[in-house]
Amino acid sequence: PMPIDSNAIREQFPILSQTVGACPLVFLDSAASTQQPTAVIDAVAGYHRSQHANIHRAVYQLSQGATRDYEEARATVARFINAAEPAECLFTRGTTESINLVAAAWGRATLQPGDEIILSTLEHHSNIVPWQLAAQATGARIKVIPINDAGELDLDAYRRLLSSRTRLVAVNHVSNALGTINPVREIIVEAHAAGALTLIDGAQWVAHGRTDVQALDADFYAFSGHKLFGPTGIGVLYGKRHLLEAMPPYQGGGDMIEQVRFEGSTYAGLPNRFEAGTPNIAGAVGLGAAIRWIEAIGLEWIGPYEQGLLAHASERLRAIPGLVLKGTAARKSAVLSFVLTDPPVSTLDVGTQLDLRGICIRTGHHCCQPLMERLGVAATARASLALYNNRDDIERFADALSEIVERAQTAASAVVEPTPTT
Ligand SMILES: Cc1ncc(COP(=O)(O)O)c(CN[C@@H](CS)C(=O)O)c1O
Repeated sequence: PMPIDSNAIREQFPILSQTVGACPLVFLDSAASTQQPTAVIDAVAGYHRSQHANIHRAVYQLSQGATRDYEEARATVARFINAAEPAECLFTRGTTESINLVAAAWGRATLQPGDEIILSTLEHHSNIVPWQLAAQATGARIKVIPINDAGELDLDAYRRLLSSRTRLVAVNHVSNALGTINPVREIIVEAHAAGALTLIDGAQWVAHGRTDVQALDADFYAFSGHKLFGPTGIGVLYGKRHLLEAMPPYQGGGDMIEQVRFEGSTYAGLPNRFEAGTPNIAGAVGLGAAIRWIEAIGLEWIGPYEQGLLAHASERLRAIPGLVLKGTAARKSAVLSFVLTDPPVSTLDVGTQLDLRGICIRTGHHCCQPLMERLGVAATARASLALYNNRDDIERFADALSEIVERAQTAASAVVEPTPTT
């Protein structure tokens, strides 16, 4: 693999060459969803064009071929995250469904009153609400790891939260709102020492650094295809075989059974037990193509390239008066969350003004309302970078922000103080 040639890469993303009005598109919202390269678009189109049939069910060659495509995608996923075997990689709709599957199938079958689940303040709602639902259904309790003002987990507090009642520790690998990269290996080791299992929400990591679930010794690991340059509607739940085999089915239906009788049914083994109904075959094919595309570039180059862009963007934004960066962890992915405070400009206005210049960022709570509350803000503006961004994107973004601030300062100074009435 070679260092990132972002121009050669950008040419593989047709969507990036469009203009918004007269402005070239500057896409800085990859944490919400990444764009897809032609390799993925063509793989999915090719599947629809000449390979589609339902899988696992027919003897005819077209169906056998589609089944092979689907299972080859699973094997590609297993290799990408270094799972012990493809059957430990379940296809889901995305990170949200992956986490809900564990909360429903493992959580509701295992958790007892008084058991404890440890989450963190950084979590996305999809790694909070499923656990609240499981806790309500079982009498388990949720504990929360606090963060410092930089947006880093307080590991001493985490160690104090661990106890013999801890059944699961569920945290994200990277914060989508702040970019904080969490020490998940250390978190897992300490959870196991306390006798707890671990689920890692890897949605914001898998496209930015190597994932090795066996080296991490994660019990469950979840991610989405559409944050990995793949299609929406396809994601992965990795789980250790012995844990998945001990879990009851998540959904009932075709393919997840061995034998169905009205007197009772028996269920299929892994992975089919957790893949009821016709799956998103094209999505899996697209995810497999996305992983092969990333591997051809070399994940080991992507992180350093993005870190270079992050350093330049951070330097530019820090020079903008009144801009306050939120999330200043020592280890961060290429995410810049900020607010404009002096003069105040709402994040909605920032997003709207940037859109008028063709620049796409996300504004709001980023499905992390507890984190926003902890930070003392209702929302942030967030720019998130990927390997198809370049320095020109950063310059355009920072110049536009400076312009927005200058205009707000002019407007603020133009406000006429009411003359005091005598
Ligand atoms: C850490 C983390 N965990 C779970 C999810 C949910 O992924 P789904 O593919 O929607 O199921 C996301 C998706 N975060 C998007 C949409 S809110 C963002 O703009 O940050 C995430 O970042």
